[in-house]
Amino acid sequence: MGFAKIKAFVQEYADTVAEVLGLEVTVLDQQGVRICGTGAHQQLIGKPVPTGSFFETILHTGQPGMILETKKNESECQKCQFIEHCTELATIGFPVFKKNEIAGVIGIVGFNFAQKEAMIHDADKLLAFLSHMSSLLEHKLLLIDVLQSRKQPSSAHRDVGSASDKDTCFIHEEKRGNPAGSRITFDQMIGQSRPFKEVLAKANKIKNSPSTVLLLGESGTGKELLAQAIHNEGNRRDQPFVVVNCAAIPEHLLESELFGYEGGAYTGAKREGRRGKLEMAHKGTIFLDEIGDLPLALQPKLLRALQEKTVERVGGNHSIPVDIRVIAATHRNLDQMVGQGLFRHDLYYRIHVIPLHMPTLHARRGDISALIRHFIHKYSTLLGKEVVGLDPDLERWMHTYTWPGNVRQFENAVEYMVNMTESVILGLNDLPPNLLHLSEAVQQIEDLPLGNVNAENESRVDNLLGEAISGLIEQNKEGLEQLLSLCEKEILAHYMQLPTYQQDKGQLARLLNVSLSTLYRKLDKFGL
Ligand SMILES: Nc1ncnc2c1ncn2[C@@H]1O[C@H](COP(=O)(O)OP(=O)(O)OP(=O)(O)O)[C@@H](O)[C@H]1O
Repeated sequence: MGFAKIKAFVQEYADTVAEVLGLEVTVLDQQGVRICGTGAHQQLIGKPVPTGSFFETILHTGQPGMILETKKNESECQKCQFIEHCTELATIGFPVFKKNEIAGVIGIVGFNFAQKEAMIHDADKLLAFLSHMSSLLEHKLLLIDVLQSRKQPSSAHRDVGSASDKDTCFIHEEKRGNPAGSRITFDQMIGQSRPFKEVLAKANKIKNSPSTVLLLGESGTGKELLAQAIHNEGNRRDQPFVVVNCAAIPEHLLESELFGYEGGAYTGAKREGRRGKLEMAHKGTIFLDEIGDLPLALQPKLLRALQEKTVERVGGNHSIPVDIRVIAATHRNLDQMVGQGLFRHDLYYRIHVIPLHMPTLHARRGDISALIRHFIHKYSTLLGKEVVGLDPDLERWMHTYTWPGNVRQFENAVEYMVNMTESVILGLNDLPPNLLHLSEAVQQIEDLPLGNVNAENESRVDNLLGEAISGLIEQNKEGLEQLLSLCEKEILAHYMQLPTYQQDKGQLARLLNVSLSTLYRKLDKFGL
């Protein structure tokens, strides 16, 4: 798969990384043969990893993973032939892909207690770091292929064009995608970060339980996806999964939507009546999305249905037994709503049995690389485009942006870029205009050819600033004060990237026409 040709580069890279991290680094090829290694692994270069080892599993599954506790207790280690002689105390491994195929594994290993402690402490950061290293190796492998095919003009090759000489991160075909129509499972939910895996582990524990689950978390964090996965993984998987969005249905229709109605219950009703969503979910799962938006007037009726496991249709006078599992979700603070009298406390306690908190995208930055790959693949396949990756500037930007709309906003941004790009590699220029930060806009304005002031450039400057300001307005939640503060932060962040001003704050204070103490105060305020 080409690792043989970049052996020297990989070893040098591993040595540097190992020195900086104070941990050992190793890389295996597709056959599980050690291509490079630092520390104790140096002597094992050229040899295959033991049968049944953790890294061999990663080669087979294509899933990253970590073992941070005493290895002999870990089930992953039980299969390993080398278990009795192993001196590794902690291991994190990440697959290396070449387009859609596994090309190897890159791993970080700790052999002493200090290294193990450091790995436990920084596990998520190390996983994110390995994901970058994996992208870099993939890039190198692809680059070797491109260069080789250029040497042999007769062989067909894909032109990666101007991006090929830049340090570009390519994607591989996502192995765990969610093909249209397929039933989402835990395995198809993208993410290996600790907070995300903790939620999945809890969800896995309760997948067969009849108890009510309450999914909490900001909008766009994947609550509905998780609800579907719990249902599909649980023992009700062959029964219906019925969704009711309590915020999307007008209040006067919600009652009949949930409970159904008897024939002739009201003008316009069907003669034979209709089952409600709770009845439709019989033997399966009802997903009550945005439960915090359920009108107060309907709350006692839902509580009764949940407690008595029966529903009474609108206009009806008898109870219909239902066997349903309830998963509810909300982005609202239900606790606070109960305190304010906006949500009934009895219903709250009835649904707050197994709360699961979905982390924000900001809290699971380690998953960003995997999500980028997943969505680029999803949309390039869907749109029939040949987008293969993104450049390092955009990748860095995607990691630092705060993503107030979480995975939904992230996914929409990638979808926009794949639609709009004319290149095979996405770059900062492809970002949706409303996401362009002021600092990037300033950078792009500075990159415009100086001394070439013409109408085209002027209108480009106007557009860039306009787009940047709309982006800031979109983030603004608290009015002009916060908006101005965001602008101030962006401007300072821009100047603080420049070495001249990093080294000479006095010069920056003069440029911005503020006192040095004001500048320091503001830098401190924004954590710059
Ligand atoms: N872990 C994930 N892996 C892949 N896609 C994800 C993941 N989490 C969320 N998504 C995608 O992000 C989008 C938003 O997810 P979802 O609708 O489940 O969020 P939500 O929390 O229910 O949002 P809301 O509260 O606004 O209803 C969907 O397109 C979903 O497929």
